Amino acid sequence: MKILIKNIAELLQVRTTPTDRVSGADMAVLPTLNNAWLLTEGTTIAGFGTMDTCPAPEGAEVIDATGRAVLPAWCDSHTHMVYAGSRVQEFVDRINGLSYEEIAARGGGILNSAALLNETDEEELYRQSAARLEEVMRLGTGAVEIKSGYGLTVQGELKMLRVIKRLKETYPAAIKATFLGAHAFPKEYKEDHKGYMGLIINEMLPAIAEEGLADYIDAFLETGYFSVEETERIMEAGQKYGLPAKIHVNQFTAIHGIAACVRHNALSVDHLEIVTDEDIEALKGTATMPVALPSCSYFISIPYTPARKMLQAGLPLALATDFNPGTTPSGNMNFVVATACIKMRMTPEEAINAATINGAYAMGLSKTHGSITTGKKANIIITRPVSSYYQLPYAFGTNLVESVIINGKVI
Ligand SMILES: N=CN[C@@H](CCC(=O)O)C(=O)O
Ligand SMILES: [Zn+2]
Repeated sequence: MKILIKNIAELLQVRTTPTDRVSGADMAVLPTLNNAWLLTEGTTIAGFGTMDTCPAPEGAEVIDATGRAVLPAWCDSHTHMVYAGSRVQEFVDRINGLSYEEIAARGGGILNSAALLNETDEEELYRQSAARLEEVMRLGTGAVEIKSGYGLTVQGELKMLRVIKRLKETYPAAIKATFLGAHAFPKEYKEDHKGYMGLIINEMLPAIAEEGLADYIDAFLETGYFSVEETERIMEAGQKYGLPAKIHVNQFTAIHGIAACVRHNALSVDHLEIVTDEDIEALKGTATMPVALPSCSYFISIPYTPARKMLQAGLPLALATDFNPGTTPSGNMNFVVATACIKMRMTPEEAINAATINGAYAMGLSKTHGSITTGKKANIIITRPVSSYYQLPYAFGTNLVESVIINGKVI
C-alpha cells in the first residue's frame, strides 16, 4: 500500500542524515520543507521533497494536505497506561488540601492502584488499557513506552507485562515494555526493604526474563521510595538480564541519584522537576537522555523541569506524558508539547524535537522513529488547517490532529 501526501504546507522534522538525538542549541532547529510531498510504501517512508519534484506513483492513495502541517507521530517514552480504574478520589483530596506525599503516606497513591490492579483480571486490564492506547494513537502517538509497577507482586507484575505484550502484538504503534517492580514498597515490606528487593531480583526478574516480557528496567529513586543504593542494585540486576535502565528520579528531591543512573549507563532519567547544578554536570557528555514530564507538574502542582537551564548547559531533553492514574491521567502528547512551551519556555522547535526524535532515543527507537527520514516507519501526523506549526502549542486546548498514519496505515 502506498500513500502520497501532497501540497503539505509545512513538512516538519525532515532529517536526511542519521540523527539519533539533538542537544542544547541544536534543539532550536527543526528542519522543515514548505510546499512538500511525502510518500509511504508499505510500513515505511519511501521519499519526500518539495512539490516541484512530486512523483505520481501508480496505485497510491492521495491525500491533499493543503494548508496543513505534517510531522512524525509523537514518541511518548514514559507512560504507565496499563492500570486498573482510576484515583479520582485522590484528585479531589488534593483539591481539598492534601499533597501527593501525604496521600501516599496514608497508604494511598501507588499502593491504592496496586490493590485495584491485583483484584482486576487480565482480560479486564487489557480492555481498559487498550482503550487508552487507542485514544493516544488517535491523538498522534505512534511509539510508546509502557511500564509495569502497579502489581508489586510476582503475579501482578507478570499480569501487567503480559497485557503490554498483547498490546504490542495487537496494535501498530511501536511499544517498549519496562519492568517497574521497584515502584513502591508494598505495605507488608515497609520495614523489610531487603525482603522486597529480594523478591524483585530473585523472583520477579527471572520470571519476566523467562517470558521475554521486558525491554527496560525502572525504579522510583526518591526519598521515601527507593534509595540510591537500592536503585543501583536494581539497575545492576537488570543489566544481568540485558535490560538497560530508565529511572524515575528527582521528582520531589535531589539525592545524587542522577549521577548514579549515569554511572550505570541509564538510557534515560525521567521527571527531573528538581535539578541541581551537580545533576546537570553529571549528565553532560553522557548517553543518558533527560526526560521531562510537564503534564505531571501541571496535574499535581509541582515545579516544571528547568528546561532552559538544561539546554543552555548543552544537554538534550525529551518530553513524555507519564500517563498514569495518580499524577497524570492524560496521555495527550499535544498537551505535553503545549505545556512545555507555555510553562517551561521551550520554543515550538525545541518541544517538537523533544517529543519526536529525542523521545524515540529515550526508548531505543531512534533508528526507526522520530523523524521524517526515508526508510523510517511511516508514522505521521497530519494536522487540521493551521497558519503555521506554532498553532500546535498556541491553541493548547484544541485538537489539531486531523489524521494519523501508523506503520503506513491511516488509523
Ligand atoms: N512517581 C512515580 N510514579 C508515577 C506516579 C505513580 C502514581 O502515583 O501512580 C509518576 O511517574 O508520576
Ligand atoms: Zn512515571
